[in-house]
Amino acid sequence: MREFIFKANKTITSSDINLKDLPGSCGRLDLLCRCVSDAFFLSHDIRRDVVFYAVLYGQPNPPVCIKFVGNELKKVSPDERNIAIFIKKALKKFEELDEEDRKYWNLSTPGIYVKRLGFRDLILEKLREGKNIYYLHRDGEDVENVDIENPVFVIGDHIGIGEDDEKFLDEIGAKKVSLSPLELHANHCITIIHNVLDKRGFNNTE
Ligand SMILES: C[S@@+](CC[C@H](N)C(=O)[O-])C[C@H]1O[C@@H](n2cnc3c(N)ncnc32)[C@H](O)[C@@H]1O
Repeated sequence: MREFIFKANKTITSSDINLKDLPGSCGRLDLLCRCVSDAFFLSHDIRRDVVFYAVLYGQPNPPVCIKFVGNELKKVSPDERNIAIFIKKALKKFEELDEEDRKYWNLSTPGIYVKRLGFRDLILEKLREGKNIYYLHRDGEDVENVDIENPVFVIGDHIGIGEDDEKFLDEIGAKKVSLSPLELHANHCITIIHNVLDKRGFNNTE
């Protein structure tokens, strides 16, 4: 499995999404959609061995976690607008739930689930599942020298993940991994990680 956690610091947490303004009023929802696209889509195929989590911290009702499961996704296509429509549906589903039901994963559309879950609690869940946490950061260890097993890759948005969550990752022993000496876009990091793992022959049984 290849798992990703994307922290979306400003992305809207209501279904009041203006599909004509993903970057502005929706709090960089364009970036989240590009990350989902790059996490799952191959040319004429989909990566079934990927799970992608987006933790949304924008207004009005943070945090909201949306989970995308590759081997269950249906009808999602790679373009940003299409993905934004599925995120809007997930947020609508979330709005319809009471706070008790929000504690559990709720299916929105095939392969897309929504839950009240913050960044740190999600990381702690992954540790309990026996996953290794790799924090993607320009100043980490060169990926070429890092063994990757049972991975969850943590990626920030245009703001990063913030000092407090960086400290938290440090404390829980996350491995800081660099993909380039340059500062990259989050979605490009996903593409590079896939490429590194593809070349290593990393497959969905690992
Ligand atoms: C646009 S960058 C964030 C820039 C932000 N100003 C900061 O200082 O963190 C988005 C995310 O991509 C990842 N990233 C960017 N460049 C990287 C690199 N060279 N190696 C590994 N990850 C990188 C990091 O997770 C980062 O939070």
